[in-house]
Order: sequence, then structure tokens, then C-alpha cells
Amino acid sequence: MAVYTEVSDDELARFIDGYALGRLLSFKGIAEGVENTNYLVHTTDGTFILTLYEKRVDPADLPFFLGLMEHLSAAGVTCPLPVRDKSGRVLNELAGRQAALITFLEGVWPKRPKVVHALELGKALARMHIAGEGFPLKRANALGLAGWRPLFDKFSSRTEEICDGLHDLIADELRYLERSWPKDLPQGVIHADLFPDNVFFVEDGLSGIIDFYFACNDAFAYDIAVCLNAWCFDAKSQYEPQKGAALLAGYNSVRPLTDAERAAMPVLARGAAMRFLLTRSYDWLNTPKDALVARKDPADYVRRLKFHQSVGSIADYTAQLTS
Ligand SMILES: Nc1ncnc2c1ncn2[C@@H]1O[C@H](COP(=O)(O)OP(=O)(O)OP(=O)(O)O)[C@@H](O)[C@H]1O
Ligand SMILES: N[C@@H](CCO)C(=O)O
Repeated sequence: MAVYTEVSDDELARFIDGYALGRLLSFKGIAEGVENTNYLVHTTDGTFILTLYEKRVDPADLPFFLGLMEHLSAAGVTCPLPVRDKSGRVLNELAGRQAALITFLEGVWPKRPKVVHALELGKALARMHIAGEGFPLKRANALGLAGWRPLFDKFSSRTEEICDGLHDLIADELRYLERSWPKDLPQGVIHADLFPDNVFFVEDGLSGIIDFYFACNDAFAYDIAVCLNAWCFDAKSQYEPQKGAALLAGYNSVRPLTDAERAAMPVLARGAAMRFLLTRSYDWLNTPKDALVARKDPADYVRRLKFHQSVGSIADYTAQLTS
């Protein structure tokens, strides 16, 4: 359960008094998520999500994340909107953390994504990339290529606590990625963590996107690669080409991929696997045993990475298997 910071009834009632949202009725911690503390909050005016920002969020980045939600929402993307307090601020302090209230989105995230979900996701991702144009703030990808080796250095001496062979798998792959990473792909604002638990559906229609706390400026196609890994493999980490094809087709129907983006997809898929293998491995080793949070298994991303290494081109592979 991702409630790292407890908030008392009185503290929260005082906090809510700062907003024009009526009176606090009830609140409860949200079990899902691993990054930040989230509470579901009911007031006499409605339902909201309260987020207290934890370890990986640099407070200096919060204006980017919250401003982006406002920008995307104004451009037609259904995403949470930060709520302004009585003095117009979106950020406040609560229980020693930076905190914000955001609007509640209806819908549920798909526990077992279907082909139709991947298709809708592809379209929504492309629309989000287009909607991000004109957002004036910039944020480098802290978990992009330049951030991977320093993160590996923090736990490289302990990889055998996760699985045999992990050290060399990561070390060799980092060398490959540093040599091969594409430099001139179309760039803009990307979500960078668009896993199924961050996308809500009502029946088969996509109803909203949440959790912009890794958003940054980077290659659009890298965002697609993150989604390929997160949405198009089954519970045993077997690639599901129909879902991969649907994701790419949905995306392409809104924002056609360039030849360079298509050509780069295999290396981007390997990089996207590396990014989550690194953060999951780090968290696996550093999350206290008694923490109320479900650690995500690095092994799923070992398998994805090995799959990408073995097939060469995921885009060709998808095309072959679905034609
Ligand atoms: N605006 C929202 N509307 C409805 N539910 C929300 C909203 N924001 C968050 N939630 C709920 O809270 C959960 C955790 O939120 P979120 O994904 O932002 O947390 P996180 O700790 O940053 O998670 P992650 O591990 O995905 O990075 C979501 O799965 C969802 O159930
Ligand atoms: N989406 C991430 C966790 C949140 O950063 C993962 O599945 O590893």
C-alpha cells in the first residue's frame, strides 16, 4: 500500500479549509501506486485525490507536473486538474510534505489489457503528444540514458540478491545502449510511465490518464516503447504481437511515425526495458521489508529485455506475426 505519510483528521480538516471545497467528510489511504502517498478525499463539494510527494519527486519539478496537467486538460486530454486553494496556489505543505489536491477521474484501469485497450491507448498517447505542444516549461528526463549508469552504480554490488547474471546483463546492455541510443528523433512532452494502472477506461473507452510525475521532454517514440513493454506482454512476460500491432496502429492513426522513429523502436524498447529494470531492482533492494508497499518484480523486466535482445526488431516482429 502506498501510504508512506500518515495524515491526521485534524491536519487534513485544516488543510481542506484552505480550499473552497466545503467541509471534509471522510478520507482514506489508497492502496495502489508505489511512488507517492495518495488519499481519496470526500468533501461536501465532491471527491478529490490528495497526493503527498515522496522520495523520487524533486519539489523543484512540481510546477512542471502540475502545470502540465493544466495545459493538457485545456488542450482536451482527460487528466486530473490540480485544485487551487483560496489564494490561488496548487501546492501546499501537509505533514512535512509538498502536497496537492487533484480532481477525481472516473473509470478503472485494465488489470488484463485487451487488444482494444492497446488500440485506444495508442491513439490517446499520440493525442497527448500533440496536446503537449506549446507547454512552456521544460524538464529533462532524469531517468533517461544519462541517468541509468549512475542508478546502476548505486546497487551494482548487490545484484546477486535479485538473480544470477543480472550484473553482467545490465552492464553489457548499458554499453550497447550508450553506443546505440538514437539522438535526433522528434521530441516533446512525454508521460514516461504510462502503465495500465495509469490509464482509466469506462467499458472499452479510454476515460483518462493519470500520474504525470515522470513526465519530461524526450523522444515521443520512447514513450511508445515504454507502453509496448508495459501493455503488450502477458503475465508470463511473453510478447503479445496483436497488442503491439494495435498500439502502433492506434498511435500511427493520429500521429504517423517517421521512418527514423520506426527504425529506432528496437533500441528504444531495450532502453525502456532497462529503465524499469533499474528502478525496480533499486527499489527491490532498498524498500524496507515492513514498508506498506508492494514491490514490483524486476524479473518481469529481465525477461522483456532478453526478449528484445533476442528478436532484434520488435516492430518487424510485430509486423511478421500479425500480417
Ligand atoms: N485523479 C485520480 N482519479 C481517480 N483515482 C486516482 C487519481 N489519481 C490517483 N488515483 C488512484 O490512486 C492510485 C495511485 O495513483 P498514482 O498512480 O498517481 O500513484 P503513484 O504512487 O505515483 O503510482 P505509480 O506506482 O503508478 O507511479 C491509482 O492507481 C488510482 O487508483
Ligand atoms: N510503473 C513503474 C512503477 C512506478 O514508477 C513500474 O511498474 O515499475
